[in-house]
Amino acid sequence: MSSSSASPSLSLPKALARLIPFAKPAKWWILAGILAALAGSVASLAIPIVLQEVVDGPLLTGDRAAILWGVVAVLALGVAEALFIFLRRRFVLRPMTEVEFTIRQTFYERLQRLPVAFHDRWQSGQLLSRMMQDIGLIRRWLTFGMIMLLVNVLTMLIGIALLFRWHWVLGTVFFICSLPIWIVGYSFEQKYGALSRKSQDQSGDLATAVEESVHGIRVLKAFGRGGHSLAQFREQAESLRGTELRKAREVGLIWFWYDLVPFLALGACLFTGIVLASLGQLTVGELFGFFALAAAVRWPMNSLGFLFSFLIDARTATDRVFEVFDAEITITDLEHPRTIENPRGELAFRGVHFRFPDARESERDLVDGLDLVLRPGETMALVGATGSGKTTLTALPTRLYDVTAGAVELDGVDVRDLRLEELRQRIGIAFEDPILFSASVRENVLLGREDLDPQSAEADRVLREALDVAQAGFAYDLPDGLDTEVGEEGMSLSGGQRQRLALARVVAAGPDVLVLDDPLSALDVDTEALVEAALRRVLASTTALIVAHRPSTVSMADRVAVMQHGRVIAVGTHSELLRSSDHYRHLITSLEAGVEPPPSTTDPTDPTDTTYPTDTTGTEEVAR
Ligand SMILES: Nc1ncnc2c1ncn2[C@@H]1O[C@H](COP(=O)(O)OP(=O)(O)OP(=O)(O)O)[C@@H](O)[C@H]1O
Repeated sequence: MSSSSASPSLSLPKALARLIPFAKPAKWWILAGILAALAGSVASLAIPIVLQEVVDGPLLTGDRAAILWGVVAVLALGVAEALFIFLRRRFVLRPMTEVEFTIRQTFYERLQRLPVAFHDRWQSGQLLSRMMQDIGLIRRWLTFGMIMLLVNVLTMLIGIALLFRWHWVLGTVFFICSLPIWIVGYSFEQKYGALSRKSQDQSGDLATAVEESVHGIRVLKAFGRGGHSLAQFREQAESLRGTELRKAREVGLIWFWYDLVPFLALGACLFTGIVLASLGQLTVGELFGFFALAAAVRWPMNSLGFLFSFLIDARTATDRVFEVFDAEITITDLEHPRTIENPRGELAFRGVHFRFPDARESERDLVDGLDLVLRPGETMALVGATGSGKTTLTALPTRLYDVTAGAVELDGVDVRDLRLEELRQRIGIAFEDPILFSASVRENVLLGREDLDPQSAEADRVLREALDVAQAGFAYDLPDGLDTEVGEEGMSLSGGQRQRLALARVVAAGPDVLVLDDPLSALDVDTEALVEAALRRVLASTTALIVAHRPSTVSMADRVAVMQHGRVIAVGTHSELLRSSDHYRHLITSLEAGVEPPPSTTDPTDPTDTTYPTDTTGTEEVAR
């Protein structure tokens, strides 16, 4: 999802109130921070009162000792203010980093639990910027912005109360003159809110652009498109700069107001004070105290502009983070899941339909009523034209996506009725594009074996066996052997080496059912033959569904399923299908010629297409 993601239409307090559960464990520290900040403000506001008392009292009477005490009191209040500011920071800083840590952890956990369909829609840069930038901003808001806004508003109110104490006219004039602050603040929220959202979204888009170009740096270089990529980046960065400038202009304007209004309010009070003093309604000490008070409340009033913009940025960041928290986790465990008592390894697709959420209404389902049964221990190759939905089908048994109708069953149990943990232990999957993590070979290969201590002898045995099956002996010769870091941050491996480690990973997981999406595509013919020979040992005792793009992969299978138009149109042994299915012959000829079979344009309902089964269940293996 890009910058167009809508923000929930909650009021500002409600939007920010969603942070309360996260901030709750730190509530006493927050309270201590607020009290310390408030105490600091009170200390600074007490100075004008002391000054007023000194001017109206000892200064008039010439009581030197009392004047000295007054000076000491002012100094002590100044020191107390500094101390309270220090304590405020001390109280909240550490607990708030814990709050930030919890929000970030919850965010990461959420990303893990959200279905693949969510990740298909969301750009990684958008998630990254929310995870890092927005959560950091929320922490800064909770640590500083929220407390200072609260305390500075309170300081202003106490200041107004003090003015009323000295003279009600002073208080009233100050109150009326400061009203524009709140009016301007309200209209600022409306305008600045949209800009804040835009800039935070744009910086997410920019992060995506950087991530993509770094990821695809080889392609960009190979095609000499570095300049083009730079121009695109520049355009996006320029657009973000434009938004930031408009934001800065808005902030500049509100700062101007928040500089001007207190100045005018205090000026009006000063004028009123002088008039009142000349009328004898205000003592010189009170006028003097008022000057000092003006200096004390000036910063809290000026800071409101900055704090308001901070408040709105924090709200935007909260909205952006909660858009991920609010996203529905559609693939979950049942409250009372079932379990497979006697695993046999039978995998069945029964009337399975699947369509991607963004598919057009007019489009037929990508998997369109597919029936297929893999008997326990059987190896089934899946062939079909490019784009026919083979990879998508392999994602359904492990519930990376859920079927939109029908069911996938493992040993007669709907996979949706099993606990995800059990399901993913029973069915292992290796993807065509092998992903390795920034970790050692050992950790990568044993990823699915949470039950094993990676340093144990059993783990070592499983690891070595899996590497043997996947013909990944090269791993022993890496600089640190099986402890060599691979993946993005580690040693660069060839496509074939990565693919063999990914294959070793699924073999090491030891599932009852293996789903392999063209697992040998990056291997040379000799290595492929070796892997196949070793893989046969594993396949002898495991049910396997293997997407095949090469005749040699097909040859490993007991039977072959032919997929077309979202259905299995024929199932049988290779030789049986060669005899009975025109479409299979066509596919195999293309595979033997080393070309991807083109997407079939045959209408599935066309009676002249001889490959379409007469039995619409599709499970009737036409040439069993
Ligand atoms: N995440 C997705 N969102 C929307 N459409 C998708 C998504 N993934 C794949 N598709 C579409 O689904 C169709 C089938 O894709 P799939 O990868 O399953 O085909 P395939 O048979 O494995 O192809 P190939 O043999 O080329 O690997 C394609 O048209 C593809 O564009």
